[in-house]
Amino acid sequence: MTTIPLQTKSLSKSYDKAPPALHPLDLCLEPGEIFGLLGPNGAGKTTLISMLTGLIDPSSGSASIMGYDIAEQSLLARLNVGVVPQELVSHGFFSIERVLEFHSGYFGLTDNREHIDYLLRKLGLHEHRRKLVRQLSGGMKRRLLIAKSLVHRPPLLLLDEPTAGVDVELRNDLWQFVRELNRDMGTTVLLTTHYIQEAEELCNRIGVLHLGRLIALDDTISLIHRLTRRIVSIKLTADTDMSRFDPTLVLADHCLQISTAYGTTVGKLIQELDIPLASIEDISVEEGTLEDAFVALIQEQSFLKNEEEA
Ligand SMILES: Nc1ncnc2c1ncn2[C@@H]1O[C@H](COP(=O)(O)OP(=O)(O)OP(=O)(O)O)[C@@H](O)[C@H]1O
Repeated sequence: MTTIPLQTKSLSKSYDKAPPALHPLDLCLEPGEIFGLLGPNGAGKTTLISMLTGLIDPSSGSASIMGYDIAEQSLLARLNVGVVPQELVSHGFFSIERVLEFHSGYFGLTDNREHIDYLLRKLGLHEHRRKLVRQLSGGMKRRLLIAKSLVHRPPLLLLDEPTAGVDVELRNDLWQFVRELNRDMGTTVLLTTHYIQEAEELCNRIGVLHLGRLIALDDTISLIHRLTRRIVSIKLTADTDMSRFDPTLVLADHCLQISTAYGTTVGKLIQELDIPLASIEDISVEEGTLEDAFVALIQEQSFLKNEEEA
């Protein structure tokens, strides 16, 4: 039987009299997946991660990590998860190497040299390993946070906006490393990010939180196909009589632009519009993105809220 890396059952969090930061959430990660948790500022992403890692207590519900209940078997749960928090590290007066040795000791790993070296090399920190943390740039501190989260080889990795404020090169490096971990070690990953294009490239499944509620949960591609449309642009020869087309499809310069569902092929469209092949100069197809789907979802929520209030 495979162990579920992460499962929450009606997990919620409320602060005082404010609306819940997280409404009861049921979520189950599949072994070996890279799951993206998206949501606007204040949606509840960090609240969820903070509960899973024992930083804050849930108001209700339960959660398990690799089958271990986060409240009743908290030590075992923590041994199985690595977490990269949003904020940067302190430990200013220690070297990178020492921080990783201390952190290994925290998990009872007294001889973790080989794995620490592996992480230092993979994250481009090896040549800097004797530098004090306070001498590091923001980007290097981010790398150190990731190395710290992985000293104990956790099967589940939680990344809370690991690339916030990080330059493009480091962002690419970090995602490349996450892909490798996932592929080579089978590490299951849950990440939050505001870089939606990166989530589209990296994640096989997406959950969207909005005002503490999970408003979408689907395979990345299904979400895009459900919430966006393809735009097909057809450039026709100058002698084509454009008056026979629906005027809403006609753009200037003998161009047609058609918004279609994903099931409709370009061939079928050309047939339906009865366009002779000889009249076609060029065709381009623009697929929807996860960002388009995300914007559509949030707009849908605002519309529903306005309807409710009206
Ligand atoms: N200690 C706290 N006391 C009261 N409210 C809090 C506290 N921490 C978070 N909140 C509230 O909980 C809600 C969810 O916040 P959270 O930090 O989880 O959002 P987020 O999705 O991680 O946002 P961001 O993308 O900005 O990091 C927000 O309304 C926030 O103001």
